[in-house]
Amino acid sequence: MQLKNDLLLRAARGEQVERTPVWLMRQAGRILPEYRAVRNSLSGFKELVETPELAAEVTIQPVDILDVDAAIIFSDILVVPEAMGCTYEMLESKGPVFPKTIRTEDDLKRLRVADPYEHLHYVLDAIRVTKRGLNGRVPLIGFAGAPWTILAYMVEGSGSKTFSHARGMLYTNPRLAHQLLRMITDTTIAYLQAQVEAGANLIQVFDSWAGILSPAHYREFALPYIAEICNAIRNVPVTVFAKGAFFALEDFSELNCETIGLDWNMEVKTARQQVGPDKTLQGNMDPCLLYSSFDTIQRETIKMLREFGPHRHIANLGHGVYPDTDPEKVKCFVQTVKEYGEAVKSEG
Ligand SMILES: Cc1c2[nH]c(c1CCC(=O)O)Cc1[nH]c(c(CCC(=O)O)c1C)Cc1[nH]c(c(CCC(=O)O)c1C)Cc1[nH]c(c(C)c1CCC(=O)O)C2
Repeated sequence: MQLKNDLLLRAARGEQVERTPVWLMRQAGRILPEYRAVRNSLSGFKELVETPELAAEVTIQPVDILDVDAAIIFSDILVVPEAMGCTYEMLESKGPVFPKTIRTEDDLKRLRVADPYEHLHYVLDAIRVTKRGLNGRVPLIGFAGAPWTILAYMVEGSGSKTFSHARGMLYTNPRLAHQLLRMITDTTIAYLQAQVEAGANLIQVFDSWAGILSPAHYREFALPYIAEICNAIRNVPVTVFAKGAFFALEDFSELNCETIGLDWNMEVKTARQQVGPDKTLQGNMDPCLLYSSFDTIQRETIKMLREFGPHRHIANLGHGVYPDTDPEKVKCFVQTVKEYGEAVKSEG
């Protein structure tokens, strides 16, 4: 189906756009009372993720309410370890927890390379239902975690400040780490290809824990697997968002992807120099800006748009929107991007 608004896809491919497209990482979620209403009627987070009609409903909410230029399928990066045989629980107070971690060769034997059509069909169904509901209004973003970030959760067993067990494995048993990364990568490639087949218009790979690795370890344990994923996705643009990986920007310029996500620790000008002219940049406002006044949000957002310039930019935050953000402030960010584009057009 022809999309009515394909700004995101054109900006990703480096084509001319009337204005900069805008969406927010984690836009579907706790910032919206409408999300909390659906979520609170259920037994938990996983029920929402695993029920396609409800996942589709909360995926579309930000398009209706926040007026963003893209939807991102409501799911989690942790469905991949679960499909491989490593189940997670989402605890209200603590975030994700894996009752059984992967730390030895024997642990690894319990895992499989998952078949998305068998083990992740609920995400594919959610994509199909969402596409029908969106009816071509905006593109739908599919996603997965990058292999290193998924390994980090499987080995550590929960979130962590240091991920010392996961990082430790890279020194104590690099062979096991590579075996696990291999299985995650094979699962992820099949999963993302299935998302595209189900209707995802763009794929984003989240390497949320990139920034805790040394550059040498990032080049050995993270980049080659991301490169494989990029090479395996055909027909839709790919975005790589590696939080804290400013040291790898030059490496990213060689990836077979259209867009690089930036967090707010990166200077836009330097990032552009290092990534070169042939990639779109996405980001990179500090999510905390949205705690400030409407005036400050407008001023800082315009400053960001000027720094990136009108071409090859997708406006976003530098990480997911924080759950205690006022949705009116998010709307202000979105509208400022849109109105700035209109103003520049009428001047030009
Ligand atoms: C690291 C990571 C996870 N999940 C994700 C990442 C990568 C992005 C990032 O770096 O933030 C990705 C993710 N998780 C979720 C989405 C939905 C789509 C969207 O972005 O709008 C996406 C894209 C829903 C979610 N995933 C989670 C929630 C909150 C739980 C709830 O609503 O009950 C949502 C809406 C839970 C989750 N899921 C994860 C954690 C650490 C937590 C707990 C912390 C938290 O609560 O935010 C793992």
